[in-house]
Amino acid sequence: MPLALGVDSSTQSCKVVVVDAQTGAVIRTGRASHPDGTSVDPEHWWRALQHAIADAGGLHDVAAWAIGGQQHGLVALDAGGRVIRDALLWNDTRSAGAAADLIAEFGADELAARTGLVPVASFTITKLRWLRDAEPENAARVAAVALPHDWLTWRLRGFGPENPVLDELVTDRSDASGTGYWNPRTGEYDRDLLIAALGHDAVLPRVLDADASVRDAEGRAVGPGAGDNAAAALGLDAAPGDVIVSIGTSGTVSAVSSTPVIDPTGTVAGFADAAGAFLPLVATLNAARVLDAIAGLLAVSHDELSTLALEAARGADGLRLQPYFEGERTPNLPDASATLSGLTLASTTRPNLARAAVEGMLSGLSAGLDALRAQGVPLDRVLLIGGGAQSPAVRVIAPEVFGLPVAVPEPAEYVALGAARQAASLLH
Ligand SMILES: Nc1ncnc2c1ncn2[C@@H]1O[C@H](COP(=O)(O)OP(=O)(O)O)[C@@H](O)[C@H]1O
Ligand SMILES: O=C(CO)[C@@H](O)[C@H](O)COP(=O)(O)O
Repeated sequence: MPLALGVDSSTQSCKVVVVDAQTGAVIRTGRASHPDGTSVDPEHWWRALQHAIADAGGLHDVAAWAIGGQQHGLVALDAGGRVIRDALLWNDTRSAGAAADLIAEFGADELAARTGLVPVASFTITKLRWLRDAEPENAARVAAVALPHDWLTWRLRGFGPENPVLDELVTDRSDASGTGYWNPRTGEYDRDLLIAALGHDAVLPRVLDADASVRDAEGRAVGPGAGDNAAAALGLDAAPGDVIVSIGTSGTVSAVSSTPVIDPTGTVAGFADAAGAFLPLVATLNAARVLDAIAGLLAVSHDELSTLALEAARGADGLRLQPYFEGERTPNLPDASATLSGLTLASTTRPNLARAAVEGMLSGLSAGLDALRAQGVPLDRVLLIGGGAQSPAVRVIAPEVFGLPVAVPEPAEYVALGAARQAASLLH
């Protein structure tokens, strides 16, 4: 029975699944936590990956592996393969001004046409421009630019400061499409944009086709991996009409499309998927952590928060939470903060606050559904995944807010499963 291993190196943690490569049955699992913060030393992810793999019984009997991970984070490497500074994550908004500068220089329409994206602070290109302007000495040292899953793949294959072969960095279409300097229509990097952002050229990971592979130091087959949203689509085997709503640290709304989606308003990101097609996606910065924050405020567990929310009536008697705790990406309001409105003596109850948190968080995702629909993406039903989907209140309230049937697949690590499925396909 050959085994395949898949990884989800996500914002809050690293999850590993080991599956039977023939049947897909999960044989072993492991996990480890990541530190908080929007700027993180990638060494933490590397240690968490090693812990999570050990927790899942190790690699000794594994024949193939692949890594899925949080998208967009900037891992800047020097010529010796050393990480130059803490990685700036997808939810770090310090590069909002750099996004505005790039739009002013090139125009939103041109950037959307060349890359499928209109820059917001999340995308890698804006982090490079921020680095050039805010830390020119660090920018000058950049010899290669990787993303979290690219860098972890490189490390686990046996590369790093001790063996710094930068040309061995590899990635896949889905994660390349989140950089802001890759063209989903041609499948090529747009080096002029990279240079405009960073100030000079650099090594970029080779973009492997979905069925291509490389090897690790022990000769195992290694898949190209994927951004976490594309890996989830693989793990769920989403069909046309399915729209995936993930409630993790980020809230995402995405669907597999056979054609690229180009939205010059920037609401829908025109990503590629991990199987040769496309993955139009809308992302919010405020999702599961909205529930974490309000549960903390009310000093209740997630289960108790859910019970409270279901005690309140639909609409929470007019109490509304606009949950922009971390600023927001869609709509593009990087400096916003959360607001609670509709407070009266009658509406200010614990159940109403719990309900307003769930409804406010889901409303942001509902706007994402509208944006995909406006791009002509067929939406028949929602597949609800991510940590927040474990909340019974979220499951009950989501169909009301979305106006669509909502299916909640059996709780599982769909990103890691998608990566494992990619790895398993290398053995067939
Ligand atoms: N039962 C639950 N109800 C609501 N939120 C939950 C529940 N269980 C976990 N979460 C939240 O889900 C988030 C983790 O989800 P996950 O999809 O793993 O995130 P990420 O992929 O961004 O690391 C955490 O913020 C956690 O508090
Ligand atoms: O920025 C995006 C998608 O564009 C996020 O979806 C990240 O990929 C992080 O995902 P999680 O760790 O929250 O699942």
